[in-house]
Amino acid sequence: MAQSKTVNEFKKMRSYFTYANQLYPHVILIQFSLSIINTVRIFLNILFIGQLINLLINPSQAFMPPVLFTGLFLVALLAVNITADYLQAKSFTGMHYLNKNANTNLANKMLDVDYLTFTDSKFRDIYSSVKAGFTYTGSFMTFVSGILDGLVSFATTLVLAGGSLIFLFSTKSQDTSGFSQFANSIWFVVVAVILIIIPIIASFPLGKIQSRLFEKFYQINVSFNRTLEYYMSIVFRDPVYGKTLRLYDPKDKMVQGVIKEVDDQFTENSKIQTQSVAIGNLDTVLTFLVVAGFYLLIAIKGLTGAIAIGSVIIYVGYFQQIISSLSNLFLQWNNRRAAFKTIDQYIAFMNFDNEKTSGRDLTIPQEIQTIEFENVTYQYPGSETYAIRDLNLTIKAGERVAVVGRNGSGKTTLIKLLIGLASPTTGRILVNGKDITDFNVDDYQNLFSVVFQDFKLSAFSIVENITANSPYDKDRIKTALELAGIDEKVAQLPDGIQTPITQELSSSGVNFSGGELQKLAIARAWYKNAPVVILDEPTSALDPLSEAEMYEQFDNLIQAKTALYVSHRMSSTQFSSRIVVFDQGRLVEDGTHKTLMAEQGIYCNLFSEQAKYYQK
Ligand SMILES: Nc1ncnc2c1ncn2[C@@H]1O[C@H](COP(=O)(O)OP(=O)(O)OP(=O)(O)O)[C@@H](O)[C@H]1O
Repeated sequence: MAQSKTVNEFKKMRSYFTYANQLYPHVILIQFSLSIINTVRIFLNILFIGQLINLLINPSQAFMPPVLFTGLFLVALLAVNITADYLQAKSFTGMHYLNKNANTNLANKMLDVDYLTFTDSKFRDIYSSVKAGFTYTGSFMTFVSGILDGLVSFATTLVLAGGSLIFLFSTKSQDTSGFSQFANSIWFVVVAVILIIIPIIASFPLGKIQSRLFEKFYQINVSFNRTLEYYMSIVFRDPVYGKTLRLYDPKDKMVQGVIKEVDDQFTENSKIQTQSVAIGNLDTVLTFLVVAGFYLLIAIKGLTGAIAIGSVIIYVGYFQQIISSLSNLFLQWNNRRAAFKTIDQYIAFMNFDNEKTSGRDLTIPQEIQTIEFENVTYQYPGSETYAIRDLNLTIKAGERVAVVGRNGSGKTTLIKLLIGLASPTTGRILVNGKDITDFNVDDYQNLFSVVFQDFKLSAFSIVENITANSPYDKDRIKTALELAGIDEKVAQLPDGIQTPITQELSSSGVNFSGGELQKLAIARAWYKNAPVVILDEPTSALDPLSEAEMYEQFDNLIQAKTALYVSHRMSSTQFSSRIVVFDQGRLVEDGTHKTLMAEQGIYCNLFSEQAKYYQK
């Protein structure tokens, strides 16, 4: 069982090789070569000192003059050092790219998935976990420069030291003292093997405890840091939260919250640290005893004349090398779990099933003739109720449709379904008679210009926000700003359209009011020039005059385009050739202002309520 688990882990490691090589070509080969050459370098140094002493003490039996030996050794060492330095530099670059490319892949995947996957809590959890793993337990870098290095260095050490230890066991001393008898007997080998086995056996439980402590440290700190992150980046930094904080004055509670969190984190980490140091000390004492025992064994071989003094140094050095390489391997191997878990999660994240890539490649129509909802229902994942029920609705090219209804009646959900941010639970949506799931999502979404209720502008310049992915056109930018009624404000700014929005990325940035931001978002939507325009409550922060003006201008400027206006305020309905009314996910009324007023249903109610206030 345990054996097959290890075999599986080695199999898994083979697939990690492939992923690591994709992130930085040949990184595995580079690390293999570096680990081997670094080990060879250590062995060469030990060999040199020992052999030189042998040559100097016993020149008559020298296989070459000490000067020649030193010269040859220095040349060999120079070659090894140059190669090692070259590989070290390559490995350093490799580690940088492993980290950078893995993070870039995560960011690209996050931005590239369809909206439903993007909002899927399972998907987001894996993302957070991988990011935390990258920070706290490492991943490909730990695997390559830690675990792989540990394995290759140990294997190289065994090959280099193993042969010479066998030679040590086979060299016999000539005298007949009790020490010599022991040194020549099988007991010498038995004691040496026991000394090698002791650290191996001890490493298992010690390493396991260390590894558990490490995992505990990781879990505790992920949770602490999440809480601290909430305080630091949301509560203390977000200007919107800043208002609430001042108004409701929970300052003491917040500051105490941070202090408690930092104190608790320190207490928990100190406990782990103390336990970890105790385990480390136990390991050090054990290693010391084992090395001392081996010194004694080699000294016996030396004192009884079986090996030369210089060889004593060589064997002791080699043995120490086996022990330190072994303990490094155990350390790395015991820590592998956390790194492997992060790599597995990275692979799962990168392979997360994404509807967007599932082969929808029908050519997108240049013009839209009809949009049809055919028996569409929609239930949000995890929700018990339907947000949209049995919807049958056809919208024709050029229509201006006002979507009206009380809070939670399904208006925004209708828009999400139409633009492909969500797929119907049952039923179909057709554009020009073709099921929209047959189109490529990116191309399909280019058919729509949308301003959402919760629209976002980035901290880039005004012009970058407005042009977004479209080509720069000075005249269109001017018109867009005029249409949205924000041209005068922008003209007053010293940097004009180059002014960054907010000071998040630049100190010359400007903070706009909620209404001004809405106007910029409307300018961006118009600039995109898509065949269908959707305004989902874009005017809630505008004063009634600006709102009416904006709708009038917008309606004139979009000409023959199809438009959907979602609004609680009835100013949008004035410009709409058709009004559809939603109630609890159902389409309940469909007509013009005149016919719906005559029906005296929900629309008539909503309109009359608002008209009353405006007349007042
Ligand atoms: N992500 C979500 N997960 C679960 N339920 C949701 C989600 N988003 C919306 N809902 C629910 O779906 C229903 C319709 O919501 P929707 O946002 O479409 O309403 P709306 O008419 O746009 O409301 P409002 O006028 O308040 O913006 C509501 O009951 C809402 O609680």
